[in-house]
Amino acid sequence: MTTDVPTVRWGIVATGMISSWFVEDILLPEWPHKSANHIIQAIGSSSLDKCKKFANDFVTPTKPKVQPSLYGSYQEVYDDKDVDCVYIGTPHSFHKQNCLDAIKAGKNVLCEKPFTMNADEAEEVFAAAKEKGVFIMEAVWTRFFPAMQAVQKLLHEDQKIGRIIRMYCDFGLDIDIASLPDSSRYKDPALGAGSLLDIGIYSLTWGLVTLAGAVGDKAEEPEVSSTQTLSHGVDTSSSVILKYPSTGRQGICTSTTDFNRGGVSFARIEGSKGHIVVHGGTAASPSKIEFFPKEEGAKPDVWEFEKPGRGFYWEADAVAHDLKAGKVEDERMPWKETLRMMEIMDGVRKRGGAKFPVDKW
Ligand SMILES: NC(=O)C1=CN([C@@H]2O[C@H](COP(=O)(O)OP(=O)(O)OC[C@H]3O[C@@H](n4cnc5c(N)ncnc54)[C@H](OP(=O)(O)O)[C@@H]3O)[C@@H](O)[C@H]2O)C=CC1
Ligand SMILES: O=C1OC[C@@H](O)[C@H](O)[C@H]1O
Repeated sequence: MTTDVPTVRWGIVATGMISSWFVEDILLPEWPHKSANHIIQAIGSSSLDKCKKFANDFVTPTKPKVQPSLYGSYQEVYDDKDVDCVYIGTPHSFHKQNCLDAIKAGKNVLCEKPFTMNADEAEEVFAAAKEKGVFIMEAVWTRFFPAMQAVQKLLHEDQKIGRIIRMYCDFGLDIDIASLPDSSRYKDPALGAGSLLDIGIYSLTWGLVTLAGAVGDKAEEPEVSSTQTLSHGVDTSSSVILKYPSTGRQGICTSTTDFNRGGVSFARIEGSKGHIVVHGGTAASPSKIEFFPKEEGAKPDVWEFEKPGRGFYWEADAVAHDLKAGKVEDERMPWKETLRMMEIMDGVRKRGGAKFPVDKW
């Protein structure tokens, strides 16, 4: 890598699971197509002790040139003049306020998915970012995987499967919610618990990118129908049907916290000339693509994609390039795409569905 690549000095907000995954990844020395440098400049937590432990566990072992500033609050991260971009890794229901606070301090922001609890909150955050002129993006890391880019190219540029007809995608996790403390973000509706916002968002992401062929303002709005299964006010399964009026393309995007098929194919996209199957540990992290031509006996084309760690560095690299270019939104994950997703999920949650007997957990 040449020396004129961009460098981002990150301020990490919250020290939970996702923050550790993000930090571990962006501190790796190398990854395929690495195009930026990343420094953990500051870490903020509800507790200074948690913050120190996080730094000891995930930053110190990498022997960084810069030692991060450690704070027992999030506000100190927002106020740190050496931080270029704040990464927000709190539960969903805090995203709106965390984003607004970071923006108020003039900070660029990468905020975990789902961006907010609903589209109204997302609008509020984007309006604040627009007024302040700062960059902000929902951290839908899957959109930045080389395998995702390859699927988009095969479908929409190379037209490998011909006329796109339909797709399905599933994300299943087997979570024993009953055994979790009431304060868990998988259990507490106030923290945004539910399969749709947590993992259904990935299935829907595949639906949008494979069926629409464009993102943001350039993408057509799908018609949406859906149902959910709820227990204790938390959706444990969600099924969403997308239909694109101008082409008749259809997608079925499902998610559940009740069943996990394991690391198998999670998506199939069918067309007039064949179909594509996408594989990965989950629908969040695609690692292999197969193209099956329609002709009987024809051999499939197979593409495999390497990644050290988990794959969070590609979204981080994209942010680095956006900041260097002075952009306020990313072209692969523009604000309109987040709003479209939030509006679709608002509709699904409003429609709801069947209730489990309350004694399910
Ligand atoms: N992109 C991806 O693959 C993934 C994304 N996510 C997203 O990241 C977000 C956080 O998820 P995850 O890391 O699993 O969550 P965790 O519960 O592991 O961590 C959340 C952290 O947020 C802070 N926090 C502040 N207030 C609260 C509160 N009332 N209850 C709990 N935590 C609080 C805490 O950090 P502290 O005490 O240090 O302030 C806590 O450690 C979610 O929005 C989720 O959707 C999650 C997993 C994977
Ligand atoms: O985004 C996510 O991907 C991985 C899952 O384990 C997690 O629940 C979810 O938040």
